[in-house]
Amino acid sequence: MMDVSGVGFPSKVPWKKMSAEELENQYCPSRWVVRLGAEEALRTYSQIGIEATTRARATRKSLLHVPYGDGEGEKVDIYFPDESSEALPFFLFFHGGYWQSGSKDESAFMVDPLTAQGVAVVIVAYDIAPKGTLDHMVDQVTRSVAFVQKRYPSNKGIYLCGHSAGAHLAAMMLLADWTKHGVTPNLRGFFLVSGVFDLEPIVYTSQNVALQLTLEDAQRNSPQLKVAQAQPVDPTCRVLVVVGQFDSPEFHRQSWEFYQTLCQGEWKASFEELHDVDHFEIVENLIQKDNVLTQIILKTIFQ
Ligand SMILES: Nc1ccccc1C(=O)C[C@H](N)C(=O)O
Repeated sequence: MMDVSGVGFPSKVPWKKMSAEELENQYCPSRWVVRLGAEEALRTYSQIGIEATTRARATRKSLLHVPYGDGEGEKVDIYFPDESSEALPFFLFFHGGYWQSGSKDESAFMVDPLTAQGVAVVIVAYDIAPKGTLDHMVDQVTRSVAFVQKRYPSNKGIYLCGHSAGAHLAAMMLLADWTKHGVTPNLRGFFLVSGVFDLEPIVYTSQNVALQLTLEDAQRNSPQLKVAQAQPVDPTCRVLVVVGQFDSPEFHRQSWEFYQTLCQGEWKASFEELHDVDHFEIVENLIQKDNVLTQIILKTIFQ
């Protein structure tokens, strides 16, 4: 990963020196799973997500398939703690799957441990590719956040969490212009889990067959290129960038460079590499209350 053509400094854009095959590999998270084969890792992830969702719907008070817009795919599931107050912290989750797979109906991982501690959890659906373009998904996610603020104006903070492609969508909310949505959401924290923040390399991988991103689309939708100039609405809002030990070197670089860029701006950022987890376990483990990331989330919300 070192740029040996120069004077030995690591290259700023190591992926540009990679073969097509290596780039493809770096951006295929399931190939970096050590505990299971790639296909089994994807299957397990989806199975745990479906089980957690079935359990959440059976055991928690919920509002399912609530529209946040007119589009067929513009729905959220809201899961509540036992207390009947609406003055709760709200935790919104944007699922991953390279903007072309996954759904809210298999992504309610963290509902049980968070609602048990008094946090309302909102699992957000958006139109994945090829139905949705990236610009459209960003707009949908923006409207889902505005919707929660409008519906629950007495909330005790809105926390955005995204995984993988969902972390990208959450990070784009650092740049959102809320004026055209008629509301400024009470954003108190971001949890960006194993995300992609510079989309340019994606253009050169097989992920782009469904996405059809041009270089301009990728740049316009890269928070890495824009976040240093953006102003936090609330300078005390926390931004946590998290990556798994077994995520690929490119995923590590994406998270680390995004964190560093946040620090150059006025963001209250922190960075964590979570020990002994891969791209999928990092979220699967959110079903447990004593998991490290669950505890970090709860501490951030209740500090
Ligand atoms: N299903 C996912 C859910 C969440 C995050 C990534 C994926 C992926 O499938 C990524 C890629 N297709 C992979 O094989 O690693």
